Amino acid sequence: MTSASEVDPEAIDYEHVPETDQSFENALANARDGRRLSVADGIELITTGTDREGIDPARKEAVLEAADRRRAEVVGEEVTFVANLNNNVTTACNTGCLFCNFKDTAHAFEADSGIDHPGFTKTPAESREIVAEALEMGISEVTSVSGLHPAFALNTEHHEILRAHDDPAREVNYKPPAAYATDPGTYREQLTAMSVGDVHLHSITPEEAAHAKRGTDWSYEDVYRELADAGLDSAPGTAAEILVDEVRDVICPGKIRTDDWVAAMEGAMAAGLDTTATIMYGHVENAAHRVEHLKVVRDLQDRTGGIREFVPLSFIHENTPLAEHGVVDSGASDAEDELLIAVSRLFLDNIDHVQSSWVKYGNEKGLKLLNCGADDFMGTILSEEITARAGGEFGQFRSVADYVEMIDAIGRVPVERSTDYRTRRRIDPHDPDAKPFGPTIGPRADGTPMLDDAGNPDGSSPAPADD
Ligand SMILES: C[S@@+](CC[C@H](N)C(=O)[O-])C[C@H]1O[C@@H](n2cnc3c(N)ncnc32)[C@H](O)[C@@H]1O
Ligand SMILES: Nc1c(NC[C@H](O)[C@H](O)[C@H](O)CO)[nH]c(=O)[nH]c1=O
Ligand SMILES: N[C@@H](Cc1ccc(O)cc1)C(=O)O
Ligand code: SF4
Repeated sequence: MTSASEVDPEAIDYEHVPETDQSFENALANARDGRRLSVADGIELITTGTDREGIDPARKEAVLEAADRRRAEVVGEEVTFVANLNNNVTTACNTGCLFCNFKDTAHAFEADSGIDHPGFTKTPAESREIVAEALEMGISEVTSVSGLHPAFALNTEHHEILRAHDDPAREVNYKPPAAYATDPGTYREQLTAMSVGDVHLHSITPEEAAHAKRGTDWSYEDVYRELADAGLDSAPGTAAEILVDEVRDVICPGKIRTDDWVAAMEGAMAAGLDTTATIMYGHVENAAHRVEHLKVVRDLQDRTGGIREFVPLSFIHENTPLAEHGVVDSGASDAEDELLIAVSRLFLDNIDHVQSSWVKYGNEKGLKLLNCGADDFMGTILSEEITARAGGEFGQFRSVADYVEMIDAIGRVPVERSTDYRTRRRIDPHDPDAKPFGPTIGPRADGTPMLDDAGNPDGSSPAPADD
């Protein structure tokens, strides 16, 4: 497998390059008039014109303004967020993506490895306890994404199929749970465990679905149906990275290819699940790749209609193999982030919601992006590991009160939403009866704040001692 030390950024020779026979002015007129954008239009807008070097500030403002106006037409002035928990099950993963510092080599997790490592694996019982506790705090959603642990199988039948291979470790990346210090259980068991009460369970990325069917002839739809039966409600469209294979060949040669990612998403939607779609940008890809990616997502949505939000993930570079080996020395610039959000809004004319992720951008830029085409501000999450391990520094949670204050400060309307956006609660920041602000949509949510001022679960601090 390629390691980052073998990637020479100077030697990457891409077939897709940001050259077009379109003009910036024509592309902008198409965007303003609401015509469906071509890839050439998208490239002109995201580069502020291929006729000149660098980003032109006046042209950039014109693109951001067109996107902000489109956002207002499509979804109005509401800014949504979800009261959710991230519960990632394991960091054990051998896939070796060069942008990822979440994973730890799975070998270190073996019972007799003797290797000290910073990773974790939770049992289904542990996952259940964590979700149950957060449910009491008022969450309505659990998001769970994990490393591709070699002992993970869909269910007991899958374990038998994997075990029957001559050399399971080499052929199908499988080792039995008994080899590991902690047994993650099956995907079915983990989802059953996390599906507490009526919480919305958002889990199993296309890459995880591929892992949950490895070594079998099952379809993605079969896998997602089985998991829906265990309690899965919707699937996160991460693992998308850049949906152009020449970029995947560089940053994630061990991952499924673009057509397989699309097939997994179609399988999830055929099984009746909603999905989201993501892009992870700001590493070795160029502007043409970003727009080609948007085209893959728009085509998929034309066929399915099941993608409810688009989530741009700006690459956090610091502690990743790509940065450690000098392949990249930064992520995207502020202007690139703004244009990515704006062109996503304009290009994806069939997806209503574009997320601004405070995990990636922080509060200040995150709020700015809500004026560049985005309308959703992510979730409370309560725990964050992927970005933090890569060097991100924007923390582990936002409270409902944080959301109300921030969204009000930019003159928009704070709205707590369910994962599928079908349930919404508008919050009046100036209504004294609405204070203190807590979630109300989750099955156990009664408006009590989830966190106290110190960021601890509200009610968890010990009562002051009597004197
Ligand atoms: C860490 S993986 C976990 C789930 C599963 N292993 C997978 O790959 O689908 C989830 C997503 O996190 C994102 N991610 C990982 N490292 C990142 C980084 N350094 N900066 C931004 N996003 C990152 C990628 O888009 C990736 O698909
Ligand atoms: N739930 C969302 C997250 N969660 C944080 C992730 O676990 C992760 O840290 C990272 O975003 C992976 O790249 N992040 C979002 O950006 N949006 C969400 O809706
Ligand atoms: N929550 C978003 C995006 C996301 C989820 C998990 C992650 O680890 C990263 C991003 C989704 O539904 O897809
Ligand atoms: S992005 Fe996912 S598959 Fe790739 S190394 Fe990280 S955890 Fe593993």
